[in-house]
Amino acid sequence: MTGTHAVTGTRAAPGVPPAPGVTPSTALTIAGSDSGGGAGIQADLKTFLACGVHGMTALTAVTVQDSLGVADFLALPPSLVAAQIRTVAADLGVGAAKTGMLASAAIVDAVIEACAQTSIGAGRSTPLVVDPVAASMHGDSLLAEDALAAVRDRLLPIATLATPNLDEVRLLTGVDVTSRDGLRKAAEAVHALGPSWVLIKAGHLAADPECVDLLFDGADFVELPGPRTGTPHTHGGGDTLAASIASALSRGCPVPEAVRFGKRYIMRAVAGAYPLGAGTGPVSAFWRVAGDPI
Ligand SMILES: Nc1ncnc2c1ncn2[C@@H]1O[C@H](COP(=O)(O)OP(=O)(O)O)[C@@H](O)[C@H]1O
Ligand SMILES: Cc1ncc(COP(=O)(O)O)c(N)n1
Repeated sequence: MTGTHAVTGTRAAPGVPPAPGVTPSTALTIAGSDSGGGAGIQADLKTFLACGVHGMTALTAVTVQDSLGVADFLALPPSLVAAQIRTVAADLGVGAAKTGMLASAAIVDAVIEACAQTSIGAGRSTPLVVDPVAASMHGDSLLAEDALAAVRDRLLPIATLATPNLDEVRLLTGVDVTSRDGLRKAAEAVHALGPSWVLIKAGHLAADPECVDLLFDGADFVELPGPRTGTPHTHGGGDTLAASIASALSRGCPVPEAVRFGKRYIMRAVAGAYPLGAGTGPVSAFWRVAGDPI
């Protein structure tokens, strides 16, 4: 079951908003809600808007979350998650999809089945970015222990692109990266789990003055360098990166071009990050908002 309406996004210039009255391309986030608005579906929707894409959501869980961490969460029934995916795919069409917090193994499997039914995933009509979110940046679990195996063994093989951070690399593969030199081994180990492309995020290498993320397709490595901004406020950074990449994919960009676009987007978002609350503030989407007075 795929959308009855053609995906209308243009091939060129990811990030440019659609002209008034022009239907933008569409992107779907399959993720949890962050009540603090910094990560999860809230970050994804802000990013989709800033990237000129119509954002849609399949909500997986509701978290009780602020700048200090996740106090609680409730996962939605897997059938409801799958129904959201099928419903928007059938009527609105999905140009690209991304996953974030999936909470439970049953939700992971429901997402995999719904993606198969809606032609989402590697080798199908709609590219899928899998951000294998396991925990919040404060270490609170967002994925049940038995769900990690479902992500590793069943979800990653249908990913067009997987975007693990270094903690997720260790959980998924056992590879422990402590410096830039270890990124290639990490990329090879994650690629061996089945995604078509892997982007290893280097944000956690705090001693490195640069954040050199690494893209790998099983044959070639592409380094994506960027200056490290001296800020602790990077809440929602991984979601924002994956959502900006999905935005570019929804507009027809090939993976390397979409990832380069996403890197440019996240560098600006981190540079504009702001303190909010007593803990960790969010990366910013405001840098993309036009300043015209209303
Ligand atoms: N201090 C920083 N300055 C610039 N870019 C950063 C910084 N921290 C993270 N990034 C970038 O943000 C993205 C998310 O990185 P990372 O923090 O590793 O993942 P996650 O948010 O999933 O834990 C990556 O592109 C990374 O290079
Ligand atoms: C609902 C939800 N999804 C994802 C994250 C990860 O984001 P971060 O690593 O910045 O805490 C989160 N904290 N909450």
